[in-house]
Amino acid sequence: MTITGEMLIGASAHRGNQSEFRAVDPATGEALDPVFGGGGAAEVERACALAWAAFDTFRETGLEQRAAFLETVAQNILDIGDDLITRAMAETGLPRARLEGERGRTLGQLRLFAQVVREGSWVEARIDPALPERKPLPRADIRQRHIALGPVAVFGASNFPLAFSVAGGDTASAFAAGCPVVVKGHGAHPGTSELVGRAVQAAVASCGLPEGVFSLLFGNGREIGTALVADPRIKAVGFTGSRGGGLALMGVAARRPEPIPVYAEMSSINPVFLMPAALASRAEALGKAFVGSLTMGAGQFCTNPGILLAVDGPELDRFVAAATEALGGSAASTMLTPGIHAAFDSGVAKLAGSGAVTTLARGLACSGPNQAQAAFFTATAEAFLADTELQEEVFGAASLLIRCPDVAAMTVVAERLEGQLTATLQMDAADKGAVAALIPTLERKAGRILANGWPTGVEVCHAMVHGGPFPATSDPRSTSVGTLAIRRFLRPVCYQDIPADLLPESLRDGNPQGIWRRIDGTLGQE
Ligand SMILES: NC(=O)C1=CN([C@@H]2O[C@H](COP(=O)(O)OP(=O)(O)OC[C@H]3O[C@@H](n4cnc5c(N)ncnc54)[C@H](O)[C@@H]3O)[C@@H](O)[C@H]2O)C=CC1
Ligand SMILES: O=C(O)CCC(=O)C(=O)O
Repeated sequence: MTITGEMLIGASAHRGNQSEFRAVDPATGEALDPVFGGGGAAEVERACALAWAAFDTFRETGLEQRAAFLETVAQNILDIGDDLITRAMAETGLPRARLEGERGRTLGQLRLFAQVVREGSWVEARIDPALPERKPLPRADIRQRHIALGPVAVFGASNFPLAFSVAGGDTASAFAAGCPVVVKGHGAHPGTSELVGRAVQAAVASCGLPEGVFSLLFGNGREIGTALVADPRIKAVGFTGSRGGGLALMGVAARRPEPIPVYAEMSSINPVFLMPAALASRAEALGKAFVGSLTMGAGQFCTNPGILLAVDGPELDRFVAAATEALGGSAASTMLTPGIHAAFDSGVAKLAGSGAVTTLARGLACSGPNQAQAAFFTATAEAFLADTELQEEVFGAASLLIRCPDVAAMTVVAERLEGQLTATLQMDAADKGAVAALIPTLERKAGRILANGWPTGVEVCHAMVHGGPFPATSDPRSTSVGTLAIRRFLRPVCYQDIPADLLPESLRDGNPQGIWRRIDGTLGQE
């Protein structure tokens, strides 16, 4: 498939004339062909008008048709073949195995949402039949279902060019809910975005859907992104990126005459609690495994273990020795963009320059452009509590170990942490009492609590929560990974005494769709 450098607006391809840019191979620093033409207000207007025109039809597509659409998107992406992987490798510096795995996750995500759509419980149909004889007042016939919120603006993430980008989780869950999507493609991987965008565009056409179900725009982030979020026809936003970017878009959404929800996944340092018995029994293994999680993908995961908490002492020294040795031998790796690399270097320099922080280890020296040397630091709990800047996310393979005087101090530090995507417990049976005391704090701080694993690598499933209190996300009530994500793009509508033949299919007597419904409080498939 040829990459043309065009945006995709509904069924057409369109070259923007507001700016020109090319992708950069971060491993070589070379600009890649072709030249992309970025758009502006006119393209936002056209994409949003088409999305709005498609909305009422798309949101009422049958469950089977919408599920088949999601599966067609997945198949079309797979059919691009190796061109997709080689282009993504060139644009991101990520290795083949990682990108092939990510493609599998992306296809699996789309297919899982197809199953969810077919199964239909997301409609959350409720029927409270009329009680005409009730005294002192009769009850009306009251029925409820969820409908799609409206066209959604999705901002592709730089660090997952497939799974969190054009046809990633936000797009899959919005489509599943029945929302048209306008994607603002990330400037770091425009070719990958165009390839995937064309796969989605072809699926829209072959599934007989209105063209405005999908558009892909490129251009100056601030201008086009702001115009998109401000457009009155956009009713929700999905974003993964920096705290600054997420906050800016939240501000735009809140200042609209009609404010809309922004689901932004921003910054998280993902605390790991090394509990005393676990450290005593397996400090060396933990040290090695920690470095594996920290350096995976050059540390460019929002689930990266950026802070460790442990009680100071000889067991912790054993952990530090093992981690220091493993990290000291870790190769420098290419980061996604020169900007992300520069941000990593300046974050590491800031930590290294802090009087309260000691550098424990750095990875092997860099041998090419945009490479990052992993970094491992330590500070005391007292110093950490005195300086809120020490908990700023350094996006990349950098982590700070907090030495606590006792287990109680670990809870005190945990209480001071900002909201997180994850909190990890390395624990043995003898740690259970201390962990039980920590869990209420962790439940308040994080979206996912895990034991004896590492936070990187999120499973796409029904029970997953990839979310958490601010600043991990802008809205702690939802998740961006897993099937619960569909809820973000739905809202309930109640139908009171509406004539039977005007009711939506999901609420009609006899349950023509065969979906799960709650009738007079009882869940069933009646
Ligand atoms: N939490 C996470 O999962 C991730 C965090 N990051 C953080 O973001 C930094 C920069 O990486 P990027 O991926 O480029 O993130 P970014 O937040 O700068 O950009 C993400 C997207 O939002 C748009 N955007 C950014 N600021 C905007 C604004 N003020 N108005 C309208 N649109 C705006 C950009 O054009 C881009 O499409 C990294 O160094 C890292 O700190 C990056 C990737 C993932
Ligand atoms: O760890 C993962 O698999 C997902 C991480 C993530 O969501 C991110 O880095 O944006």
